[in-house]
Amino acid sequence: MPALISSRFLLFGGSLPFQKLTRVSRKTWFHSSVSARHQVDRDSGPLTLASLGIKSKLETTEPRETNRVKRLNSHTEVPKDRKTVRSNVVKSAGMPKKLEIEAAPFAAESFSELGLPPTLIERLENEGFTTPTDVQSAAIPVILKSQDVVIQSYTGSGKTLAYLLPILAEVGPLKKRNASGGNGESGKKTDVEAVIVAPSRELGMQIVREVEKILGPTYKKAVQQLVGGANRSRQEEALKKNKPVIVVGTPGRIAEISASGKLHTHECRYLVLDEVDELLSFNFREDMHRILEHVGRRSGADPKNPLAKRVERQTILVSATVPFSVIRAARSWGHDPLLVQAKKVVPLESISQAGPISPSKTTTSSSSSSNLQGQPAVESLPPALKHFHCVTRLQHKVDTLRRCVHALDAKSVIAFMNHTRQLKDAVYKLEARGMKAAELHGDLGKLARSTTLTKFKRGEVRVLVTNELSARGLDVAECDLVVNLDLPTDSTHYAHRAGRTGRLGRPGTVVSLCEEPEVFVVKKLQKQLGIPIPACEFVEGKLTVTEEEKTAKPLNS
Ligand SMILES: Nc1ncnc2c1ncn2[C@@H]1O[C@H](COP(=O)(O)OP(=O)(O)OP(=O)(O)O)[C@@H](O)[C@H]1O
Repeated sequence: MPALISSRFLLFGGSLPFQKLTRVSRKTWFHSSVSARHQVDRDSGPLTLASLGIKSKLETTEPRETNRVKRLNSHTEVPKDRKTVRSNVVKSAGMPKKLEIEAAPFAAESFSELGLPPTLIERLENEGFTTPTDVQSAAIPVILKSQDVVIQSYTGSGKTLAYLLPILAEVGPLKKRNASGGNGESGKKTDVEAVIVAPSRELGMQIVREVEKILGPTYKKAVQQLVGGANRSRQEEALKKNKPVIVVGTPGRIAEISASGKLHTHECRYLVLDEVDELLSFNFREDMHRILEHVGRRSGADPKNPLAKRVERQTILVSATVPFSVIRAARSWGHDPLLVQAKKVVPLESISQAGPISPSKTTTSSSSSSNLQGQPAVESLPPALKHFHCVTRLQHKVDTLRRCVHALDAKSVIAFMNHTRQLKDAVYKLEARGMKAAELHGDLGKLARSTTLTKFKRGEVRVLVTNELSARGLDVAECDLVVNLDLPTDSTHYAHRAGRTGRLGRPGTVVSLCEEPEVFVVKKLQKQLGIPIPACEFVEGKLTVTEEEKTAKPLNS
């Protein structure tokens, strides 16, 4: 019924101010715990009033005031001098054709414009973060208004802080209501308040370091890592002793500790799935199911259904590549979720399967690749990246890589291969030619993995030879060249691999090495991604473009 009213009310939709859009009237979302199914098919449901921030006169019954609704109502207003943007709700009798209600969020010039508390801004300044990126400008105010979101923007555009900052504004020692500098613990509280899930240990640890950086040395125990491969009892002890407000971990370890009763998440306010399209893959299915069933779900007081549980958490899904499976999941798990990109915020209901946010056209059953029928997704890749391919014989690939590194005078290189067992051989060949190299893959122990990564970040290793493990999220600012020794399996994998270079507007080059019969794959990637990937050669220590390509010019010439 409310949905019906909502769609009818779209008739009265006009230009909405941004604040209206985000002042959401929420309803508690009930699910049966008996069915153990959190999936509610709302794909075809119309846009609701709540998602537009319009309070319907026809909504006579007040929604039950859950804690989350209270929070929504008690939110600090965004400063009045903040620039507002116009919204366009197309007047229509049914579902509007275009529901782009937020055409262009402003690019803020400072974090203080975004409604973050002064203590947090001070910490950001101490760490050298002064200007928000576009995606941060768009996401922070929306998340601060308790909106469920999917954040999509290209690799290296600052998505991590885009979700961390609004969370830190609300929970932990730097939060708004605790701006005097207390430790932010209520005393009684045992539940964590934010759970952040990442698909690899490396990414999990990287996020932990980012949170610690913002919290500063005094408060760094407010975050706890729960990644696999590390000592579990030590993690459990730390949970008990430090009572962290934020935990960051891999699905398996979080689910394991949660199942053992040592991680209390029912009161949790935020659930973040970083690299969500990867987390939706079959491998993580059971663990993700447990996480989604427990984080922020409390036994409800619905007299008609005593076993029902309320979902009170705010769900934040993040990736550079957002296939339609993610859109579907977000609609199921969240309440009127919004898609937040660097330059626009739109209701997810407005995204159709022919939308422009995914790079791949694959239709396999893997959720990470069951994508939208695709328009090119240049938004997944940093705009300044240069892409080339070089045809070479299989046995000459490593030598071509070496010549490529010299030709571009690259200082920090990530070389991707598809099979773990081939990494060692490539490292051996590079080292034999005097190029410092190391392998990184999931079969190595946690210590070996972190030692290698540290050496690479310090510049002690020039070429990191790795597999898909390092394709997602890895943030090494200095990485100036990515080489595909083997072609990636699809454009999604290409985008994440390529995104290891050219982070945050830095220059970067991606070179894919392939054999003659594989050139058609490059052409396909080029088409799907909407970028030129011209052929090149390495002649006399220089990269020379050999294919006529107006947009690409020879480098180093
Ligand atoms: N506002 C900012 N000012 C300066 N540096 C920033 C800012 N925001 C983020 N960064 C830095 O930019 C780098 C890239 O950010 P981040 O890893 O969050 O990108 P991402 O969009 O999540 O990339 P990916 O999709 O590859 O995971 C990090 O080193 C981060 O510390």
